[in-house]
Amino acid sequence: MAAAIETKKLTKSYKSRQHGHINVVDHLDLIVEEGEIFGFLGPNGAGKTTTIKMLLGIIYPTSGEGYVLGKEIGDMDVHRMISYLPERPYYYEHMTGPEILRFYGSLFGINDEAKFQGLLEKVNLHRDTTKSISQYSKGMQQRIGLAQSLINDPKLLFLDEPTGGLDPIAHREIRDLIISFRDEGRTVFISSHELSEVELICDRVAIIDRGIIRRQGKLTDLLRGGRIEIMATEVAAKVLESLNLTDSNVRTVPQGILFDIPEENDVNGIIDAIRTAKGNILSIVPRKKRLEDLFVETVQNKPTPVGAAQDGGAK
Ligand SMILES: Nc1ncnc2c1ncn2[C@@H]1O[C@H](COP(=O)(O)OP(=O)(O)OP(=O)(O)O)[C@@H](O)[C@H]1O
Repeated sequence: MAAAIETKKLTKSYKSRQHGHINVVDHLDLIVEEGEIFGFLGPNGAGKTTTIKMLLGIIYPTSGEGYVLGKEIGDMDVHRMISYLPERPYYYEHMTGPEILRFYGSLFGINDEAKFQGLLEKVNLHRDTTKSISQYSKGMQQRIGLAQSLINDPKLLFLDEPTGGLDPIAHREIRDLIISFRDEGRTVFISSHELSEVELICDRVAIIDRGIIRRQGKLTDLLRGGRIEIMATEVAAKVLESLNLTDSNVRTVPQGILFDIPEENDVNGIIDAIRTAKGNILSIVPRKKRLEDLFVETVQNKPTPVGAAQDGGAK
């Protein structure tokens, strides 16, 4: 599969009064495959917006290379094939949904009422055509933003915190729309803090921290390493011995004996051994590794790399 985005040692440095030049994005090697939903994650000040601005050609890298849809970043041809929905898009509040689409359509030389109608239907705003943006809920505003971001039929969409501040129903609507973009063959690059959302929809993620990519890969690979908890009673001592488990894998709790086993271990073998010796299994609970666990373990307690940025500088 071709890469929709590829960067090689992409770096942006700013001058800081205390630290001289600091790399707020530091030798970034990023690959986003065509047709995937990619989550770009990181704590505040990690360098996400700076990276997106470089990919969009809004700011110049200090060094390194970057390619978007096969063209070098900054290439004006790319702008016709991509779109960007910022975290807080600004719309003229007096405009209605159709007026917004006509306005943004005109920026691309598109004057196609059937297309605008289709987009309003896609985001389920076709029954609210007389309402002005000031009367829209947050979820509706986000949906008109997504409709607007489709006007130029982009191959690649950049969405900054697309579900930030939305209620669970609006979350689901936006999530379904983003999945439909992938179904249409588009690539979606999402910058987000909403890890549970990202976990539900993203194919691959990168975690950036202090300008450096700490993890990058398929979610299914990155989230390997879950655990299985088996609660049992009447487990014979000889069974416990034969299982050769460490103290961290097995402990006595008020309800019985709790086995806490890495999922790659022979969980079935343990269950069989307990059952064969007439033990009583009360529950078997998979404890999947969550993206939040991975995120926290990735960004916590990392030494500050030389020359890398700290949060709190000027924007
Ligand atoms: N023009 C600038 N001059 C100096 N420093 C800057 C500038 N723009 C951004 N920075 C610094 O670069 C670092 C990364 O900022 P960036 O906005 O890319 O982070 P972010 O990951 O998008 O954060 P958030 O999640 O809070 O939006 C921060 O320390 C920020 O203060």
